[in-house]
Amino acid sequence: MTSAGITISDLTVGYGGPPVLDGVSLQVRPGGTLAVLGPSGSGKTTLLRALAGFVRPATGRIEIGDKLLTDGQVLVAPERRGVGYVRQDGALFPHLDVTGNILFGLTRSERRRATQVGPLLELVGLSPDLAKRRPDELSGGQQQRVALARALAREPAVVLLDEPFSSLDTALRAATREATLTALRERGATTVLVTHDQAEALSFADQVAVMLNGRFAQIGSPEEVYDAPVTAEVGAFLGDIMLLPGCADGRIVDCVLGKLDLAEPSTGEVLVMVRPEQLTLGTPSGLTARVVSAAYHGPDAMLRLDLTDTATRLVARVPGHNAPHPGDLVGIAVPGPVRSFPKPGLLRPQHAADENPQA
Ligand SMILES: Nc1ncnc2c1ncn2[C@@H]1O[C@H](COP(=O)(O)OP(=O)(O)OP(=O)(O)O)[C@@H](O)[C@H]1O
Repeated sequence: MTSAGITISDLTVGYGGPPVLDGVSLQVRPGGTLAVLGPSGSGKTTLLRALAGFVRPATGRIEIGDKLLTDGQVLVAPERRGVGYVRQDGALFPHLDVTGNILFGLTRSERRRATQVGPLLELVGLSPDLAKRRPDELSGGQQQRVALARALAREPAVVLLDEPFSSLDTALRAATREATLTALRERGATTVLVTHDQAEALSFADQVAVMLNGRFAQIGSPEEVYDAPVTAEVGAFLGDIMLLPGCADGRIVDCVLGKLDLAEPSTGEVLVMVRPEQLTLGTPSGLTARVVSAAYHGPDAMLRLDLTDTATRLVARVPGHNAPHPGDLVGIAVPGPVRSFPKPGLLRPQHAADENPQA
């Protein structure tokens, strides 16, 4: 199978009312993995449906490799797009065994290519012994992997995954995700994964697109969108943040946590973004805070702290081992550079920062 990239230009899609996708553009390199992350109703599934050919865009172009799939005139049928689609529920046929499900709907020549169901099962991390089982004799994770094997049987250049792991429990989810990624990489398939799960998007993909209200707020590497979000809203969507008022002068910002280094220079009144893991705790000296509460999660713990001087509420993520306890007094430092956003017109802080009275 040859890899093919995806190019989407100025795509607008609606269902009769206002546009659900509003002029979105995107490029995925051949063999690349893109995760589309966004709140419920932001248009993620609609993007996949437009790529698969299940909805007719109002305007815009979609190309896979050098093949034009849609523009004002052209609309290539779903089965002629070279696109595999794996839905959240796997959607296996209950009356067919694993082999029947994988071979269902293939043309005669596709069927000839895919008669080796065993290797396809192995590719997605399943034993070929499962070939004769029916879906109700498989675990949820196994069903998802069969759905992936079915999508791969056509040797599609592009695979679309619509929250395929969300119904699985944590351990199964990680294992299925890993097996899926390995299988897709082995096939060189260009992949678009839709997910609600920030950690999943950051770990799965080499590019993350954050979709808010039918538009991409930011597209970048996992590190870019997490460490250098373009807005506080994107920053908060990717993980907990605190937003602290500050005054910037070039590469330094003065805020309740002292004078901190800025990753990008700025001037005047800003809101400083600090993620809970950016706070370093030590023995009390200099800037001190009292632990108000501690939520232990095993590998790490989330602490709520009040700065002793200003009673500013902070949130820190620290290693779970030997984490401080409520009532403890700790020293606080912020060693790394931080990001800031211009103060006017800023969005309300969310998640952890919701509890920050200073933000
Ligand atoms: N067939 C349809 N007819 C009319 N409106 C629709 C249809 N499908 C989706 N919508 C609307 O389009 C918007 C975007 O839906 P979409 O399913 O693309 O969002 P999403 O980001 O995938 O959401 P979720 O994460 O909840 O699955 C929603 O407001 C939804 O109600």
